[in-house]
Amino acid sequence: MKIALIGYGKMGKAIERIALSRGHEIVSRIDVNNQDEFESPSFASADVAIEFTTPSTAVANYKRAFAAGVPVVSGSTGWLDAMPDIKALCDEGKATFFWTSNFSLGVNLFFAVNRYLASLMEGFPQYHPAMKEIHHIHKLDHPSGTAITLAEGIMSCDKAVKGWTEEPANSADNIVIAHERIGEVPGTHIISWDSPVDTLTIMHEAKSREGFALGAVVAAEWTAGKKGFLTMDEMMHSMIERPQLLDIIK
Ligand SMILES: NC(=O)C1=CN([C@@H]2O[C@H](COP(=O)(O)OP(=O)(O)OC[C@H]3O[C@@H](n4cnc5c(N)ncnc54)[C@H](OP(=O)(O)O)[C@@H]3O)[C@@H](O)[C@H]2O)C=CC1
Ligand SMILES: O=C(O)C1=N[C@H](C(=O)O)C[C@H](O)C1
Repeated sequence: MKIALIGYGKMGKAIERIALSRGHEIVSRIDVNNQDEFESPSFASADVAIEFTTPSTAVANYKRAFAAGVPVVSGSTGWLDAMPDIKALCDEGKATFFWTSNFSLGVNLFFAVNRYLASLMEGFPQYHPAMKEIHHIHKLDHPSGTAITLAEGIMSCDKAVKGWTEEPANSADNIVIAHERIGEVPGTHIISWDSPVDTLTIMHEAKSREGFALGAVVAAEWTAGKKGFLTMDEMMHSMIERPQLLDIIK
């Protein structure tokens, strides 16, 4: 498969290594200094572009890739206010787009565990949830995209939790998300349900960026040839329904 990389930072480089090891060809690499490449024949020849840049640049990158007719798989976070516009472009048949706040298999299992625990807790109002995410000092956004997805999962399963906030004073009906930035931590998410007598805690701790990068390449392989607005849940379900596809995530 021909892959274009938009963003050649920590994730772009990790994705390149894994894509090459899986037999793919990198036909284009776009960074801050070669933006003309979006209009090049090599970029247009890509089966899919994998985009990992910044909160302030991601949406413009998507639109330039769509204009070139190239489907986009992206993990950039911190731009979600624009999601309705991007979805509308896909629904109008003008774009193909796959985004998730976290491409790692472990985090997607953690999303399911989180929703299951929240649905149990709906029956036990003495427990109140709180979240902490810890990342490296270079991260531009907070809370992490993964923390927002986890909070949305809790809100969808426990109707007593009305929203999320970063303000500890607003904790009554909300889940408070705290963030810490420490060294080169790849990504840790901790959810605690606290009652007057005890605390239940679940945690996911990434050991490196390999899981994110592998998930992004697998998503690109799954996206090639498809159309429209594609989701991680859809990909995970199609793999569970066809277990032979799970072999590719090993
Ligand atoms: N969904 C997931 O599973 C994951 C998501 N992420 C998210 O991915 C994003 C990138 O993470 P990471 O790779 O660690 O960050 P980096 O800062 O290491 O890389 C981002 C790269 O994008 C480049 N860039 C900036 N603007 C543009 C532009 N307009 N066009 C092309 N390239 C540009 C930067 O260049 P320069 O440095 O010169 O400015 C940099 O090389 C973040 O939003 C992060 O939250 C990260 C890991 C996993
Ligand atoms: O910036 C990062 O590094 C990460 N960002 C994603 C997020 O915001 O959730 C995913 C992962 O935790 C790493």
